[in-house]
Order: sequence, then structure tokens, then C-alpha cells
Amino acid sequence: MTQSLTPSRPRLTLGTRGSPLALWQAHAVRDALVAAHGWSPGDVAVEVIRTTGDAITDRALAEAGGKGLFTKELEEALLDGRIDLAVHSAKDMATQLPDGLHIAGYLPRADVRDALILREGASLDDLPPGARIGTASLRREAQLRRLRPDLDVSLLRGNVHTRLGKVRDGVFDGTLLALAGLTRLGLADKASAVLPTDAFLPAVGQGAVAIEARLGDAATGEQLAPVLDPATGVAVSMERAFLTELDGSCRTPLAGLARIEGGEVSFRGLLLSPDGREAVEVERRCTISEAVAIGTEAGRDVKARAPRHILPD
Ligand SMILES: NCc1[nH]cc(CCC(=O)O)c1CC(=O)O
Repeated sequence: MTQSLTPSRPRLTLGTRGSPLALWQAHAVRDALVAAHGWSPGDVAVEVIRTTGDAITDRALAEAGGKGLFTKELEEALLDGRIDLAVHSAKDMATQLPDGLHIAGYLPRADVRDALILREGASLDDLPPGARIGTASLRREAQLRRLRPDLDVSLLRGNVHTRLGKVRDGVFDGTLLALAGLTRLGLADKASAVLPTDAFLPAVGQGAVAIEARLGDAATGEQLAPVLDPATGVAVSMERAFLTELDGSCRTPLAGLARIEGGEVSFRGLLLSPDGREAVEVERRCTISEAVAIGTEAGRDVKARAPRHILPD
């Protein structure tokens, strides 16, 4: 009998999009699993799945149909059993998941802040009136208009490298990107400034890697447990409860951030009009066990106070 040269089957198969950022995230989950269990790297397979969102580069994502576009094909593979876990940026996940799936948890969260990337200068104050800033995010666009109504803010799509290229080539004077994404790509040195969260509130889930699984898949759940970060779970679950209550989609400029400090959770949320002129803010402090309920309540409060025309339809 000859010995089989076929490598042994992986213990788990992770699904991911193929962008450099998505691959980094999937490899981070694989590496954490391998380290936690003393496995070898081949025990966790990484399967790249192309999504509808990856194919859309010419239109605003919000126009094309929102966040589900980056997750649909991954979720189908998960439901079919082709993969055991799907790895996503928490920020890019819709609030409603398909029946039978759930977010099993999150890796420890990275820096949540947005970074400003400028062709020249080192802060927002260095930008002259009319400076062209490109961003694909309605949240960033609205907050930037709120801080600097004199800037020329417009749509800039594409992955992180494409956007940085357009600033380098002078198509735009600057852009805004998540510091976490830049750092994951080894590009943190491209940040001209990192914006403090009290002036510029991040997106719900920003900086967190979410791991989606089949409900009831206890075996995978047990394997995953040691790599999950409970504090990130509390914070992002609260933010997503807030988002859910506002029926949030990428069509509405919305921001929210929960932080755990000494057993307490502090939360800030923000709904803006697209031009940044109107803003509804909310702040809460609560215990960890209240976090999700208070996130929901904060969302209801914002909804009740928001001018009708800036609420999502
Ligand atoms: N929407 C794209 C996206 N999804 C997650 C990140 C960055 C990493 C993160 O926030 O976890 C980015 C790029 C960006 O917003 O700059």
C-alpha cells in the first residue's frame, strides 16, 4: 500500500472576499485558530469567494443596493456547507442576516478611528476652501461637510490602494479611510492625521472583524470560542442594535461607537443629514448586560427626535 499524498482535509474552511483587506482578515482568523488550538496552518482552509459588491466599481454602493452585496455569496456558501465560517469587516455587514446564520463573534477590535490622507498638509485645518476630498462613505461625507462646509466633497470608489492612488495623482486633495484598514495593509504611514472620535465618529462595527456561522453548528462554535473577544462582542452588538433600530443602511449617514471602560459601557450615536447641516446625537452609559437594550433604546430616541426628511425610508 502506498501512502496517500493527498493532504489531510482541513478541520475548518473559512470563506472570504478576495480583496487584500478581506484576505488579511481571514488570515488573522486562521492564525488565531491555529495558535489557540496548536493546529498547523493547513488545518484551516481559506476559500476566496467573489461577491456582487466586488464587481461594482462604477456606482455608489448605496445606489447599487447596500451592504448585503458584499456578503450574499459568502452567506450562500455558508448555508450550503461549502464553508464553515465567513469572515467579514463588521462594518460591512447588514443588520438582517439570512435565516439560519448569526454572527458568532469578533476578533479583538483594532483602532476604531478614521484617518485623513492628504496630498499636502497634516490636518483638516490645512485644507484650503474648495479642496477636493473623495470618499465613498455617506457618513464620512456628512461629518466632513459638518466640520468643513467649504470643502468640495465627492464620491471616490475603489479599494484602499485605488483611493490612495487618486490622492497621490492629484485627482483628489485628500480622502478618509479607516485607520484599521490602512494598518492591516501596512499603510498606516499614509495617514496624515488620525481623527479623534469625539470630532469624527466611526461607523458601527469599524475596526472589528466579524465571524459569521451557521446557527446550531455547535462543533464549529466550540472551535471558534477561544479566538473571540467578548468585550468587542458587547460593544459591536450594542452599536448594531442602535443601527437596527434606525433601519440603517449605507443610504443614511449614521455613526455609532460603544466603548467598555471599567465594567461600564459608554455609547455615542449620530444621525446626520447628507449635507451635514442637521445632526441628531445621543449619549448613554450603562452596564455590560444592558448594552444591547440601551443600544436599541438610543436608536429609538434618535428616531423620535430626527427631522422626518433625514430618516431612512
Ligand atoms: N467599506 C470598506 C471597508 N470595510 C472595512 C474597512 C476598514 C477596516 C475596518 O473598519 O474594520 C474598509 C475600508 C475603509 O472604510 O477605509
